Amino acid sequence: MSPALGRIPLLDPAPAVAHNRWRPRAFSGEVVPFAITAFREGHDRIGAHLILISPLGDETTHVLAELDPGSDRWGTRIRLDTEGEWAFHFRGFSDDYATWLHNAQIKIPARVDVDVMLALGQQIVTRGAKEQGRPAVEKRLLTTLATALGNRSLTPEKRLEVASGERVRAVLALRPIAELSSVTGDFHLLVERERAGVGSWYEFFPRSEGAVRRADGSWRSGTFATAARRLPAISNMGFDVVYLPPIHPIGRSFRKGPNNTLTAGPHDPGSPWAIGAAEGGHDAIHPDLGTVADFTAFCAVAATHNMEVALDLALQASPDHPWVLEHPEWFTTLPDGSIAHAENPPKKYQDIYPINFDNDPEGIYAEVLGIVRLWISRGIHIFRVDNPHTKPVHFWERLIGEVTSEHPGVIFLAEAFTRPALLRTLAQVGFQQSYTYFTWRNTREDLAEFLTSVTTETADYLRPNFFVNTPDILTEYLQFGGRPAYKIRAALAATTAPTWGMYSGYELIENVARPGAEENLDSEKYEYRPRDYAAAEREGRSLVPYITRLNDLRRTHPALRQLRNLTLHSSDDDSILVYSKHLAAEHADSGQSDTLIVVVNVDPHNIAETVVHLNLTALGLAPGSSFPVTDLLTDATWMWSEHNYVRLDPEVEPVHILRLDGASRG
Ligand SMILES: O=P(O)(O)O[C@H]1O[C@H](CO)[C@@H](O[C@H]2O[C@H](CO)[C@@H](O)[C@H](O)[C@H]2O)[C@H](O)[C@H]1O
Repeated sequence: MSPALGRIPLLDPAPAVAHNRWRPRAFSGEVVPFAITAFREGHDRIGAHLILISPLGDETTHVLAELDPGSDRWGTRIRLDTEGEWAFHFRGFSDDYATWLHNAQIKIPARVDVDVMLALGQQIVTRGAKEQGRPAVEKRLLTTLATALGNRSLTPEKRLEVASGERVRAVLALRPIAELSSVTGDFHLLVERERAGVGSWYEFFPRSEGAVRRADGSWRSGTFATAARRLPAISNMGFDVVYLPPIHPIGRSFRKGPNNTLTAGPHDPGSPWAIGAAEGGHDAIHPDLGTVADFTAFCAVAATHNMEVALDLALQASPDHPWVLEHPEWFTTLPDGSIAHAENPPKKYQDIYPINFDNDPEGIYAEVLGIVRLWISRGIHIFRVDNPHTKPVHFWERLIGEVTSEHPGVIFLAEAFTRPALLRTLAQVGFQQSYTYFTWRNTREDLAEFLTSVTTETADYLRPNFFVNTPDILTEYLQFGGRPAYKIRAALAATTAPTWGMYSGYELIENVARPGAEENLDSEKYEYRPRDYAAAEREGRSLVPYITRLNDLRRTHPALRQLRNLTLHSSDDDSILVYSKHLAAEHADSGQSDTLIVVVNVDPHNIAETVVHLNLTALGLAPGSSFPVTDLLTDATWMWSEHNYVRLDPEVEPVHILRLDGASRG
């Protein structure tokens, strides 16, 4: 049974997750919308407040405004900086003064009940002035107002004017005169560190960096030391997180060969996700890459370049993993004594065994917890979790809960390419970030629907990480869209989500797929792949300058580091997607608002020429405004207003990223 309604009904508080089954979450610096549905019978005025208690115990009261006239939905947006658990509740109240003022402003000019209305106002204000707990300065203000309302030497209009003053309204907004009120129960919200929600990720295989092919066809693997030489370039592109596929020993049994073939040659290194060999399992480092000390040194170089290292957590085992011998009960043995390989239909992973989490839940949990703690002790605070959706959800709830209660800054990214309910529940139970369907949303219509969903519907718990490609995902859009497609997808990811990522090779427009597959031909998953980034840049083939510019804009424009501030606008052409990211002045460190309008031609093959229509209110502008804009990719400037002509040639620039430079009433 729900608790009885209070005198002022208060319903559907937000943020909330699954009817308060889990805590909503935000990241430090995030601007969070709070809202409640509040109303009362009849026509009298009400008001609503949000009461916030920070993790440090500081309590603040925030006045809510009705979000749309007549909607009964009241809200505000608050920027939350302090990490930790916040508490909040809502208060709804009869706004006796506002009700009186509203009636008085109708009746007094119409000469109806003039004396009664003024006496009523005097009565309400006098009551307010006597309220316990009201500061003395407010009491004086209200007493003065009561005297003015009863002052017959002033005209009724003059007395009404005094009563409508800004100062009185401001005082009564925060401490209303209210005979009736209701308060909700307490709700909680967890604010995690900024990187849980904001960052630019770069994935690369350390074994490829510095790998050398010998004359006999064998390879000298790249090492942590050679891979570290790549870190300055990654940092110069503006990335914050370097994500490494598994760095553990790789199994030899059923090792895969080039292009996902089932037989490996003597020089094939195998897939890094086939974890475990005689040299060790998830706690060990592949000897070709180096030692624990070499790994630590690699992380130290990353740190000097202001980047964190993220490791893969792939809970599976090659047939050569020590677990297979030591804990055969952790796997499902078939009647013929064999163990079935892993799958993520339709993909088959013949080189690994899946763990059966139901066989020894406590033993497996203890082992995984130990592994995570070990890597944390080696300096890792971000884990990209491989296929979390093939493991029990309550396992993750327990693991992430325990790890983050010991180490609140640890971040888990769910590689949950799965059904929506499972993907969302993984985020609800604690994953700080999630991969999404972004890579497969390419048309204007699909993108609009998808972006609306991730920035509103799921934003109380799911922080999307918009990877533009991965070693497993080279979409048809990228395969056939050429350089424009790569620019479009990078610009979309970098300007819609506060966290985005790319897998190396993207900047070189590596777009040739293995026939019949959605992944690169000669995939790095099964081979060494050293790349000549410098030559590509010299020859003008590289997207590094473009990517660097995108990350640079993300750094200098705080609006791009927010999730829930995206507004879609419209255009007359189906290929043109228009959106804006707006950060109000009160939420910006600089004290100045930050507004970007992004116009994307999502068709990489054709020029689009059309008119775009902006919702000026969402941009914080008055109707009829015109304003200068600067394209931050080309430095072009224009005067814009509600309706604007655009022409985007994908071969030249498929995207405008426009900074709103200031507005004047048109
Ligand atoms: O199943 P997903 O598409 O989400 O992909 C992730 O998990 C896969 C299994 O770990 C992993 O696949 C790669 O490693 C396998 C094991 O070595 C190998 O059999 C596959 O051929 C190879 O693609 C994939 O990379 C990872 O992102």
